[in-house]
Amino acid sequence: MSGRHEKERGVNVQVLLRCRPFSEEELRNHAPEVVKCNEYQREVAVSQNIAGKQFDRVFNFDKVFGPSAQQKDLYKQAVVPIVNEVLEGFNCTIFAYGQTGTGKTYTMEGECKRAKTGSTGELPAGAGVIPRVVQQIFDTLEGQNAEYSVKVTFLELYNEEITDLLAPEEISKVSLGEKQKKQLPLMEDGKGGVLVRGLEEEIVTSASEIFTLLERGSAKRRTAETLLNKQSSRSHSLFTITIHIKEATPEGEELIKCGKLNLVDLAGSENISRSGARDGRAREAGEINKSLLTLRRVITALVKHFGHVPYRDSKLTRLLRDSLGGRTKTCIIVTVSPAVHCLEETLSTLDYAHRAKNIKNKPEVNQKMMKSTLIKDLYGEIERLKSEVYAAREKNGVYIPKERYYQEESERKAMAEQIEQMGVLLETHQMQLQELQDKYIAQVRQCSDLSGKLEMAEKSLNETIKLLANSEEELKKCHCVLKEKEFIICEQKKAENALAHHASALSSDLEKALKDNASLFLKIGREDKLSSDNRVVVNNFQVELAQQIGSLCNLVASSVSQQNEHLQSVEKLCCSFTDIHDKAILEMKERVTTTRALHISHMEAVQNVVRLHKASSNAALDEISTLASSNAHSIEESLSSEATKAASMFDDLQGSLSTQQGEMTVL
Ligand SMILES: Nc1ncnc2c1ncn2[C@@H]1O[C@H](COP(=O)(O)OP(=O)(O)OP(=O)(O)O)[C@@H](O)[C@H]1O
Repeated sequence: MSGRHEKERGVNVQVLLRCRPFSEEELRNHAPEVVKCNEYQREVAVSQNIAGKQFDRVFNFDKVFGPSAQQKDLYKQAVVPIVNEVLEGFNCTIFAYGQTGTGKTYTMEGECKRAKTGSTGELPAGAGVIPRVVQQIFDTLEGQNAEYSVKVTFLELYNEEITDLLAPEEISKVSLGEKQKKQLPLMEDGKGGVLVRGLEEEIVTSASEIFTLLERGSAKRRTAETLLNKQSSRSHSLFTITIHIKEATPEGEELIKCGKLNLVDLAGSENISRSGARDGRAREAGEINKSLLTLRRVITALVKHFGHVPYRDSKLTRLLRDSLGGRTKTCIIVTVSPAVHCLEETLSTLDYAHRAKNIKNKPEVNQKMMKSTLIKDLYGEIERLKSEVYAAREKNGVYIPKERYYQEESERKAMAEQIEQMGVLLETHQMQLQELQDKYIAQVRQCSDLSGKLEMAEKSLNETIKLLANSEEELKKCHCVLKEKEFIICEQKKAENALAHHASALSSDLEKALKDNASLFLKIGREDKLSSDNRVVVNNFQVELAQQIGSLCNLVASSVSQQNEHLQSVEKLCCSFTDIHDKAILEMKERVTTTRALHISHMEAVQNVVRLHKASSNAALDEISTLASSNAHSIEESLSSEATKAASMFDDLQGSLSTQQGEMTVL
């Protein structure tokens, strides 16, 4: 992106994430890993266990460095381009932000304090950003064969007090004798920036010189043992490298290009209880938190485009003002721990860091100065310093008694503070004014909006009046319709009442019918029962009748057989009777014949006797003939009576048989 383009549109603050490896203690305790880095996707996933369920929160950053990332990897990928921009004349800031013990100091300074450059001039693998920056700067400048000057400052911000970490030992001793380090005031530079009054600027000519200074300064930083870090930095540190490079224009004019790099190592962002800080340390943690809280508020205000950004609420944000929303190119290295016990802080850190990605800076390359102007400025500075030294040595300056000097000094300090306060007040007033102006503009806009709305409202009112007249007519029509409907409803009600009456009569009829039905059903039930009883009786009767018919049939059969037997016997009897009769007739005939023969003989005898006994024999003959006729007559009578008896018996039998046959056919 071209510098002009960047200036117009702004450049987002670059945010990198670095997750440190497990410490030996964490490995010993088998601490679970909750942070997973995906360097290629440039995302980091944090696992949370909520109510027994695993949830992953994923954050995206400009670059992500996992636990295995080496110092040189981070440097090459993230810092080399920034240093090149500083050498191009930009102001850049790199700051490390994260919880205590997550590797801010390791990332910024690394482990080169103890292990300096090797014999080949190479840095050790553990060297952090600052020594590598220094190395790159000198390597580049020397490689370019350019004329340059490099100045460094190193300050510490502790409990809202600024101290110089590069101040010469003697001064420090004097100050420590006063039981405190020399505090340096923070002042407005009149160009919209701030400057730390009295901060030593060390001019360095080689990388090794800077390493010595860095080592000296780092040793002075306040560290203490906390639960989370054995050697925890309890202060914020700001290491600044300013580079002036001489350039020649085609016209042969000499220009001075100026670039500045701020390297900030913040104190831990954890809360007091978790840091394990107590008593004095608790206050210290409170102060650290105060400045970090302000930093967070500044980030929020910048991201949400609030009218007021609270830079002035802490010295840290005043120092970093140009790096947050200003003309400096900024890179934040966020450090986190992979362990579960830091989860809460890790999430909070990631939230803020992720938010900080949206801060836009408008980087501007520093204006190149004419060498002659710079030399003039430097001469002026030398002259001022010389006269100060001369006045101090020769006492030919403004010489005043010590007490008065101290009094004036304290008055001056009070006035400086007052000025500072007034500056703050002025700024807040200006802000208030700005807010009021904004409000006024908003009100004017609101007014014009309202008048527009009023016109619209009037128009809509006229339309509404028309609508109202139409509505009234419609209302009248509606009233008529309503009356009609009321009449219909009244009639309907009457009809409904009549229907209800009818319905009640019908319901009583229905009840009666129901009762009748019930009794009918009872009757039907009874009849059913009766018919079933009858059926049973008929069945029984049928059975009995069948039995009786059977028995009758048997009886008939037996009587028929009896009759047959009887007939047979009668037949036999008749036969025997006719036989007897025939025999008797034959006997009678024989008798008659015999009798006749006898009679004849008798007759002959009688005739003889008759002749002999004619007179007497005639009479005896008469008697015998009468006897014979009476005998014949009685035989005929008995035969006819027997025949009649047999015929009547036969008729009786035939009659009884025909009646029985008739009965049987009836059945
Ligand atoms: N990426 C890393 N690789 C190896 N060791 C690391 C890494 N990051 C941190 N450490 C180790 O972790 C410990 C704590 O690191 P460091 O002191 O840098 O943390 P810090 O964030 O600066 O803490 P504080 O805010 O308390 O100063 C150190 O022993 C350091 O060597």
